[in-house]
Amino acid sequence: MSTVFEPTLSAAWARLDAVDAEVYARTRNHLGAGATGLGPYLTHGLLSSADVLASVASRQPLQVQDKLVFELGWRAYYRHVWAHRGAGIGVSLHAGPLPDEAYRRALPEDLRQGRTGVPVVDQAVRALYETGYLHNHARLWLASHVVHQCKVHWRVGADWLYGHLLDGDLASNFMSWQWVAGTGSHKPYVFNAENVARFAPEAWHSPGTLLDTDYETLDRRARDPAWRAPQAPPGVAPGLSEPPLCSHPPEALGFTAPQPDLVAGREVWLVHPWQLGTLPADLPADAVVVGVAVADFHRQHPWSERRWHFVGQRLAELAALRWFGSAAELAHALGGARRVRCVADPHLVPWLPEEAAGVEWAPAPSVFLTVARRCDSFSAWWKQAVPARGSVQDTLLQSG
Ligand SMILES: Cc1cc2nc3c(=O)[nH]c(=O)nc-3n(C[C@H](O)[C@H](O)[C@H](O)COP(=O)(O)OP(=O)(O)OC[C@H]3O[C@@H](n4cnc5c(N)ncnc54)[C@H](O)[C@@H]3O)c2cc1C
Repeated sequence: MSTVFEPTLSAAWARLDAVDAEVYARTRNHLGAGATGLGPYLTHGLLSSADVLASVASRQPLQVQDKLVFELGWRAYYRHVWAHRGAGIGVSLHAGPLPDEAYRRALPEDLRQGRTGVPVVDQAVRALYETGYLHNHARLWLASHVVHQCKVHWRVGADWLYGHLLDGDLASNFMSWQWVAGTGSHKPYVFNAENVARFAPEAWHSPGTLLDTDYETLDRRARDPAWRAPQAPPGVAPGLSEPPLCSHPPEALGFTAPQPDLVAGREVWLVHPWQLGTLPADLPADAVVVGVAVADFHRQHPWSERRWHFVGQRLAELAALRWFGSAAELAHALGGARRVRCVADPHLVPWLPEEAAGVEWAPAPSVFLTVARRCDSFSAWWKQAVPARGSVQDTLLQSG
């Protein structure tokens, strides 16, 4: 799978055309094999889950219990939890193996620079910085190492990973870290060198390191507040330079401050970083399309330049006007428009509430049924979100 992600619809669809659900189910856990690489396109709305399922189902039989459907279900489930818990997903859902205070609030420098001497960790950090993409298994290993071996709080790791990923999604990211940490699951997720050797290429193998041990030892370490992976001393191995995380878009992307005059009395269609698909077919000819990014959000959740470029390039294709401003500035500018419409996304909605900005939110497309009551387990949610067993065409794509 290529780890170069072009921010175009044609690149998104080319990747989707290559997905084989049967191969995916067999090889998904292996690095360099079955993963689809659709993450950046799904996160930024160039593709929807419905696009993925409809495309795959048009080429091969696809059942609701197939692995690919299930994984898209996890994405939707985490968003369900976010919808119910709001900012609560950013703090530990329940106690983990150790109290929150037992964990450090900064990543060790050797890890940040990919020079721990543990190949699986250093390779993961390198891949993250060089591509903005990590395979799910690599994310699990890296997160587990950060939390249980380095004793760094999961939220610190989550914020760092989120910033560097092209597909950083607050729900999937925070909830996955909590699952690894044991604050959103019943036990800490640990892994050993043997597991890496099974699923990763040779350069990642880590024999003779602190991971070359049995699961009982790893679990004991995760529960021991005194255990910390020894840090590599500075200067021993050359380190990677971490790409900077930016709370505002690079100048070259052409964002300006919000300009109320340009939308006063007009109908506006907002596009934003999480909805970079096509514009609605029924958009009135005189509607103004405005791309927006909210400064308040990015102060809390900065992005790598790579991600800004991924988003900014596609946004420029969709909208001649692109605004970067505080939620208050955006609300003020949009307040003078005749009508403002937009597709909803939980990364954006809290910053531009309807009463302040007058935005009419259209629901984002979903193939899973909306589950009104909060489910604290994926299986409870799945039972309600998936209407029936059978082929995807007869169930999810009918009812979505
Ligand atoms: C610590 C950690 C952090 C993560 N952070 C994010 C994140 O910020 N954004 C994000 O989208 N996913 C995140 N994931 C979930 C998962 O790793 C990625 O969705 C997946 O690796 C993206 O690559 P892909 O498209 O090649 O995946 P594929 O395996 O090809 O899966 C196809 C799609 O299914 C969905 N999916 C697959 N696995 C999961 C999963 N475990 N949880 C939720 N959705 C899934 C994604 O939308 C993905 O694009 C994280 C997982 C871990 C362990």
